[in-house]
Amino acid sequence: MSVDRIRQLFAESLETKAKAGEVLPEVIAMAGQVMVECLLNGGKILSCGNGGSAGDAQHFSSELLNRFEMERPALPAVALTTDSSTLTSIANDYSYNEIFSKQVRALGNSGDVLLAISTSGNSANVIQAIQAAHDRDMKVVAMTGREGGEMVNLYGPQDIEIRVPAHSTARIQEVHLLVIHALCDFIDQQLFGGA
Ligand SMILES: O=C(CO)[C@@H](O)[C@H](O)[C@H](O)[C@H](O)COP(=O)(O)O
Ligand SMILES: [Zn+2]
Repeated sequence: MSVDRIRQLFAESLETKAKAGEVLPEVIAMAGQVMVECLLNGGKILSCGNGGSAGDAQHFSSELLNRFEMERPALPAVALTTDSSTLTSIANDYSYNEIFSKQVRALGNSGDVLLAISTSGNSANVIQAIQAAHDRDMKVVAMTGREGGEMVNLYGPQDIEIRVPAHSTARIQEVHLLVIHALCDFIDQQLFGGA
């Protein structure tokens, strides 16, 4: 890979973040408020996604359970992407499409929030997780990209979609990580008055 190509990747990532920074702050604040209200009411946040988005799901949950940038109590969050025995047995006995939804049905309660991450908006296991979350009277915060995919057809009136204005999975994910940190900062500011 040439140095020029690497410079081009940085330029594209910068451009994507600039475009997202023009259109996403308001919807990120709305999503943050949904999460804050969930946590204030004793709820928890479940997170899921595939591949790089599984990493994002775990990144988010770890920063709630441990901490983001300030000293504060642990906050309840669970990434549904980590328990290989659960994931492999559900995929093996039922379907890969059910690896998240079966966990949502077991762990999710009314008032909890599902953070559903899919750059295409078309991953079947994330779609089924959203449906399971609605069955459990949970709200959904979705992080997507492109045109939002099939997930666009699932959202209820209380759900929030944070859609990155890009088509490259990698560029979308680079903004998703910034969104995750913005959500963590919003939660800390609202619940603990910031640093
Ligand atoms: O991280 C990357 C690409 O940058 C890949 O691992 C990517 O996450 C995988 O192809 C996922 O299966 C894509 O799923 P989704 O984002 O469309 O739901
Ligand atoms: Zn990636």
